[in-house]
Amino acid sequence: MSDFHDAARNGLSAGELEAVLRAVGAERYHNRHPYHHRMTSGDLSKGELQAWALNRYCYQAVIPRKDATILARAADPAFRAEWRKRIEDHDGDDGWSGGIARWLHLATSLGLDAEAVKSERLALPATRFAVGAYLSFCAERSLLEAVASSLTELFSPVIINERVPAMLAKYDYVTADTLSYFTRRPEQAARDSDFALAYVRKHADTPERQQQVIDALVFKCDILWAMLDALQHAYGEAGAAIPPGAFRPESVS
Ligand SMILES: O=C(O)c1cc(C(=O)O)c2c(n1)C(=O)C(=O)c1cc(C(=O)O)[nH]c1-2
Repeated sequence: MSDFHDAARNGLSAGELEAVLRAVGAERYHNRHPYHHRMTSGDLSKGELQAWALNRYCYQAVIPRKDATILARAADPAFRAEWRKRIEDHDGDDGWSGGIARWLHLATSLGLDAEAVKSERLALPATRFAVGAYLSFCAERSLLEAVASSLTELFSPVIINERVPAMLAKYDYVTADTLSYFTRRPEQAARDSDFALAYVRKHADTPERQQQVIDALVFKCDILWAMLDALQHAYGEAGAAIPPGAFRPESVS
């Protein structure tokens, strides 16, 4: 395992910086997490899949808010014109015809109640803290760091390609319709991460800024990792560590 905390010490070319960012993803993206491996090997109970969908809804729901935060901080109209597509992808034309609605469909297809999912009241405490930390990071750090924190999307086509075929093969109640959220994501993620990566390559032009973008990507991998850690801890041992007030599979399905 590499330690990325001083990877930019001597300054990097744009190509070297990109290589470090890709190495961060190769080591720390959430497709390395045991909960993901349990999901793709067919080992999760239906309750654990429901808990994943319900908690991950909180992440989906915050994405357009963090992107609006980034938009508000960007002075360049061309940057804003590109970045606002992300909000349109998630909210659609009327709030409920984009990615958030498709994620809700995934959750209800697994047997969850739409209002319970939308209310977020059954989410794990750690999910709330992780999602809140992502929003705060994008509001408080530099625009460059906020853009860099989105670069986990460079790797999301990989996890989607692992997840979707395995879920269809291993869980008889999961259908292509259940997972329709993922149909458009690889193309959207490629467009978004190409833009963000070009921005980072151009604007991370000192060793200090290069280290900031590496740290931002490590932080974002930690957010995604912490969300799966929380699911594993709460639901992994037959639900023995479900926090008070959080989703209990038998009570909502
Ligand atoms: O399925 C996944 O594992 C996954 C991961 C990520 C990611 O890497 O942050 C995103 C998404 N999906 C996703 O659907 C999505 O809309 C998204 C937006 C962002 C972001 O940081 O702006 N990440 C992700």
